[in-house]
Amino acid sequence: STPVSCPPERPVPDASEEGGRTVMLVGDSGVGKTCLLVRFKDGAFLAGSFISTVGIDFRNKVLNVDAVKVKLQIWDTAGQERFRSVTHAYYRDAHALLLLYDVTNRASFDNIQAWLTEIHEYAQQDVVLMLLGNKVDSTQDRVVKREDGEKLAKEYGVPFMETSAKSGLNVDLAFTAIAKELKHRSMKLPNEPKFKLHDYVKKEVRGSGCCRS
Ligand SMILES: Nc1nc2c(ncn2[C@@H]2O[C@H](COP(=O)(O)OP(=O)(O)OP(=O)(O)O)[C@@H](O)[C@H]2O)c(=O)[nH]1
Ligand SMILES: [Mg+2]
Repeated sequence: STPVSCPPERPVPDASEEGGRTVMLVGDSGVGKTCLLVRFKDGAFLAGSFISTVGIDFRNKVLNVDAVKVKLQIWDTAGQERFRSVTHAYYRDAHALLLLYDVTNRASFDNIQAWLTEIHEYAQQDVVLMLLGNKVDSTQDRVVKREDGEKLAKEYGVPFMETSAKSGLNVDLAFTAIAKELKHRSMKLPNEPKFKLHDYVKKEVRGSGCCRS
């Protein structure tokens, strides 16, 4: 019998050639959106005085997700109210949104409800959404408990983790989880197991206690 030759390995499409995936950072002014992006992009913490973002800024980063290059175009929005109309225009182009609050600032957590309403109004229905409680390194100043964040995230069915742009805790994980989800959505390979974003985050997330910042 003639040997059955297996089909030639199909070259895995490179997601970055499709102009990449757009990820937007949103949340109150001062919660740490810019610092989180700088930590992710440059591995550094922007110490020193707080320079509030004006309008919107963006950075590109190519991630290697399971041997596939995923290009993320990350939009860093200004949290200040006065720029809100500027950022509204960008929501519909976002494939994923990272919604941040500051665990040392109760108001930024209480405003998450309003941010979710805005996201519902302006973003795509199937946008990937993740809730992040930032500045978890500031243990003394913490006013929002982790359970509060987990409860709210569960209510809205979104993955949640606490991060620190200062120590780097869970920063790479947040962006990697989003990149994995976006890659799976854009490249449904037939024999690829379904990627479950919630399970992945639950499995990989690090508690603030485990690694000293
Ligand atoms: N301790 C600690 N401080 C942080 C962290 N992330 C940000 N900060 C500080 O919080 C302040 C605000 O950070 P930004 O990243 O500029 O805040 P933002 O969300 O971009 O603010 P807008 O651009 O106005 O929307 C800065 O002074 C940072 O030093 C963190 O993870 N831990
Ligand atoms: Mg900023």
